[in-house]
Amino acid sequence: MDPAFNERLRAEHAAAWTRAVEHRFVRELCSGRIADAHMARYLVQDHRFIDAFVTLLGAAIASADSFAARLRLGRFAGMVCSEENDYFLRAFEALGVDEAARAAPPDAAPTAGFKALMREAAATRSYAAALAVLNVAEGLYLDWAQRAPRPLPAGFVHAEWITLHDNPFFEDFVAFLRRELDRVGPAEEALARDFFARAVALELAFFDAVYAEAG
Ligand SMILES: Cc1ncc(C[n+]2csc(CCO)c2C)c(N)n1
Repeated sequence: MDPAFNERLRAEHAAAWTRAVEHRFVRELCSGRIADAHMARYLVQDHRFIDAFVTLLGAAIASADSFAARLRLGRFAGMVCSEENDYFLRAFEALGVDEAARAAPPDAAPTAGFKALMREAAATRSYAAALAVLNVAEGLYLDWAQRAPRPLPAGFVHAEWITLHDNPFFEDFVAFLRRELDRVGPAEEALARDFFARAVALELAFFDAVYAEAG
């Protein structure tokens, strides 16, 4: 157990982490001023991220070393597969993104990179590797969502994407992920650090891709 393990990894990547949580995408989303085309492009790619993410959660459930952790991860997977997936479907409808428009764009490079990283972490069968990626994917989202100025934007497409990542259940879950990584990470420090670093770089690239010309 090293209560500073997660903090140390975060400090090592503070520059990219901060650029991500203060990204143009976050600012435009939180002000409700993001162009529909940009929001749609983000959500189409992110829905594919969620698919791979659920695979990674499954690996974390399989590799966790306690029943308590498995229950917690399982409850979270239930939320992602129900409420969160429903949000995507409602948002696609509101933005006029039909099945064809969802299927047409190829994976942007960071989407492909994330899918590969999550598959790789799952394939290690290491709980620490899965936790390293989860700590970035969840911790970074909690961080920007908690900074969102109030009142939130009026439209549900914007407001709900913020509240999904800033609510008591999610905050608790991120605290749990931190404790778990502090507990099992130090024994596999190099592995955890490598996955953590690549996940932070991909989060930043994922936001950048929303505004890339070809993306
Ligand atoms: C690129 C990218 N990175 C992280 C998340 C965050 N995330 C993925 S699933 C999930 C569960 C609860 O919402 C959360 C927070 C995302 N959506 N897209």
